[in-house]
Amino acid sequence: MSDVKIIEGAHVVTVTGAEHPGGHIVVTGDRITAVGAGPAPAVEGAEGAERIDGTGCLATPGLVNTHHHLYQWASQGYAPDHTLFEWLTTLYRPWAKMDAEVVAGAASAGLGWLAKSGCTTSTDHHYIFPKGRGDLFAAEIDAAAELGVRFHPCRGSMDLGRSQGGLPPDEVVEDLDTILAETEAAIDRHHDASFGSMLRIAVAPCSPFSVTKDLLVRSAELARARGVRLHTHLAETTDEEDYTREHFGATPVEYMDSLGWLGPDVWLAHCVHLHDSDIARLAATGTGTAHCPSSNARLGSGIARVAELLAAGAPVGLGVDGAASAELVPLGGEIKQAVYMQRARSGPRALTARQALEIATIGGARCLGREAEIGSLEPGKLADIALWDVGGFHAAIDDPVLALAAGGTPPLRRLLVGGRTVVADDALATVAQDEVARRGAAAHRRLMTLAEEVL
Ligand SMILES: Nc1nc2[nH]c(O)nc2c(=O)[nH]1
Repeated sequence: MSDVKIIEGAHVVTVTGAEHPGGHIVVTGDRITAVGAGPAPAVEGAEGAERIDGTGCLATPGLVNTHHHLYQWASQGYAPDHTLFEWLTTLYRPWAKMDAEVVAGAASAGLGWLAKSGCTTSTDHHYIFPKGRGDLFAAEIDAAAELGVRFHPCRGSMDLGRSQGGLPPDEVVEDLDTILAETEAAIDRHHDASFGSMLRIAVAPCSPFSVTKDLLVRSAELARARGVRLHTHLAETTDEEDYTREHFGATPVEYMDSLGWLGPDVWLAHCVHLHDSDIARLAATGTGTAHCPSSNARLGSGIARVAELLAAGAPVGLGVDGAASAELVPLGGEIKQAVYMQRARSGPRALTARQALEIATIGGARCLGREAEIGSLEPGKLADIALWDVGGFHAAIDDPVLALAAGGTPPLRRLLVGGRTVVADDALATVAQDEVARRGAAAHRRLMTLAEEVL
């Protein structure tokens, strides 16, 4: 049987190069082997190839989600009118009751939801590990493998409880030695650095107000010794900046800079409250930002200075953040949210539809250190491709990129991850969609039952 797929007739947006209205993409195995204008050329293996009609479709690279907390699928709708600190202090205790079954169901639903909105690669930041409740990290890794999306789970951590001046209650934090040992074990067990990897681990202490200086320094040493990336939350709210100024006499970015935490191997979630000097440092060091516009709006955190970060040359990717701070947000929809929020802050030329698509694709790939593999449609890259059906209601917009970026998330005719079909005709193809949704609802009910006495 041929392992060739040929997409023809779509408006192909390569992102890093030309756009081809009525163009083609040829996929052989897990790689893109040809991209261009008009019908596909004669290729080896074309006989018996699967031919995918792209008429009325927009073909883009698969979207990259650079920040998430999958377990939060199980706690959506809580603390709905709260600041980040109020929201966290409401939810830390119920989250401390989760077990591997909750994480498995939440991850299955959360990743399925992401795939249905064009996501082919996702990170996750999991930072609460209640003792004796199963292997939570493995549970989400299994969910991603079952669905067939590329996964970058970040082994998160918190070691600064309230009694030591942190925000989280003492019962949800771990001790430093356990964190480092478990993080290293996760790298040993799961990390695959090879080209085309489906699974890479990152080291991810949670945030300046929930981890010690020691943990930040030791985490950076561990990550660099093992050649994996570093991730954390940073500069999300003015409350956080008040905290770092009071405790460390520095802005969040200055604080992390002083600990060796800026660099091309680091990406930071949110970065809403940046000073000009912070932006210059992020750009100079090649530090990435995971921009999560809906979550920042839901929590009233503010609007990130994305246009300025891009102008300075800093890597910026897109993220949905956890579903508890941005309920049921589709990654494709965050493209529109990013455009609209930049424009609400800085006028109609602040961010174009194509710039937002770049953030969602090659920008995310840069944040994850994978720009040689994913994020654009080029021969030799992995065949992670979203084929958006912009021929229905969206067809009233002439520019298909604008239809995606301004018209709301169109249905997916196809989503390929490494050449494998993960979504077909707007439904999950590798797992039963109804079952995945059912698992997500069951995870929610289970967490609420486990957490009854603290909610
Ligand atoms: N949006 C979020 N910000 C956070 N900061 C922190 O320490 N935890 C979180 C989180 O879960 N979501």
